[in-house]
Amino acid sequence: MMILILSFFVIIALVLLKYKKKLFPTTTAQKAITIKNANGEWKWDLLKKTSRSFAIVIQELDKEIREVVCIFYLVLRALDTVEDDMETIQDLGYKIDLLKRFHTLFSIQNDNKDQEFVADQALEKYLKMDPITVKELFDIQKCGVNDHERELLTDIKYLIEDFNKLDAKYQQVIVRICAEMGEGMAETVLKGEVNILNVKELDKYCYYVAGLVGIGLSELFVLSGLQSKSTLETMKKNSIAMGLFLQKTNLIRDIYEDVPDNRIFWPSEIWSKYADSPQELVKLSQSSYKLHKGKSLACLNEMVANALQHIPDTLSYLKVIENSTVFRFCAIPQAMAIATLNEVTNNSKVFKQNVKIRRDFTLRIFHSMKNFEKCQSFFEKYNEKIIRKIDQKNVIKNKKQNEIHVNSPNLSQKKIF
Ligand SMILES: CC(C)=CCC/C(C)=C/CC/C(C)=C/COP(=O)(O)OP(=O)(O)O
Repeated sequence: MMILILSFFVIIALVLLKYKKKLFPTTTAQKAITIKNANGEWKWDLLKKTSRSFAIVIQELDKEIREVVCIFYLVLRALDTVEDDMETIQDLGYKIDLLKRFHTLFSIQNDNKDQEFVADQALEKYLKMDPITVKELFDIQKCGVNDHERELLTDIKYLIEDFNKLDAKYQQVIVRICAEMGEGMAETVLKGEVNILNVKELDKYCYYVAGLVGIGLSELFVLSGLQSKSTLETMKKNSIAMGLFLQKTNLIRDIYEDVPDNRIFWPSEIWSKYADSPQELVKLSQSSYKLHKGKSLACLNEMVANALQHIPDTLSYLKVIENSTVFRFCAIPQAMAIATLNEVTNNSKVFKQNVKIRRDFTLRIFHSMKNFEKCQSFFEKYNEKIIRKIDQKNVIKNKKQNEIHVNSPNLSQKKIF
């Protein structure tokens, strides 16, 4: 009799386990989650909302890697939002901790755990040191990030869910790069206000926030089988230049908003040749005195020349890409960067507004980046244009009225074209 009763309970338990989801349907809140992220649509929506430069090229990628790269982009974008937020997270110690532990939101899955449950747990663990939740944290109106970036953080649960569905080989790369980047960002935050001293420090910062992205992407391309394994080491080496070129272009272009925010990415090693402070540099750029304006322009041109140094390695990277969708994904942002550099060179507007390339020009770039040869001749053309502009202005007077020679980038050292 006892055995019969026991068997009855065991059978009931097994049936309950099997039909758990049907018998106990999801709560309204859980249903809302499922609807909002039906078929993983949320990430594509967020990608379009948060990225001007990468949304199209990611969607155009081969289907083997499209989702992976989209999730990789959003994970790093979310981390970047934690770093960028100047007002909500004012406690430096808390911010450093959040940056360093951000990768723990994404853990490598080797089993079939309930995705929602895992996402919930990860979030709880991530926030354990403070009672306020990410939602409360980023719902505060006066937050230093825009609405879409805030949405990315408040709804990060969907990203965790989608990340959990990825193949473990991809998850490992994403988590490792995210962890390294978080450490690097924490190091910058640790120093308080961003204040880059020299070019070496600038390169180090750019390595953390962009060079690492290139390394991770190269690994993903190889893991997906779209790129041969034999090229991995060269790809990884040159991918750092790819990231640095993009990042430096952005930092040059964004001087108008970074200086008022006290985020000084232009190294003092460079600006101190032309002004006593970055703020003075901005003032000089608005001056009607040719000599004063000239100093700010010479400084800007020196920053551009510094970025151009990465072109040889960038082209070496692009040359060995084997898949056409990967090629376009990599080449289009680089082509947009050199076109932006051409726009900003010797242009004093950079110090007061966002200098962008025109929409029709962006479209032309999208259509023309079909293969390496086309990309190479585009780079050749714009590299020459920029050098010509810099060369015309390469002798200026510094603040002590001595002559300063702004060196044109010595591109002949390495044969690029
Ligand atoms: C190998 C390889 C492909 C290397 C490149 C690595 C890479 C994509 C680095 C990201 C650098 C960067 C400046 C991103 C933000 O650009 P943004 O502000 O212009 O973009 P957004 O419009 O998405 O904000």
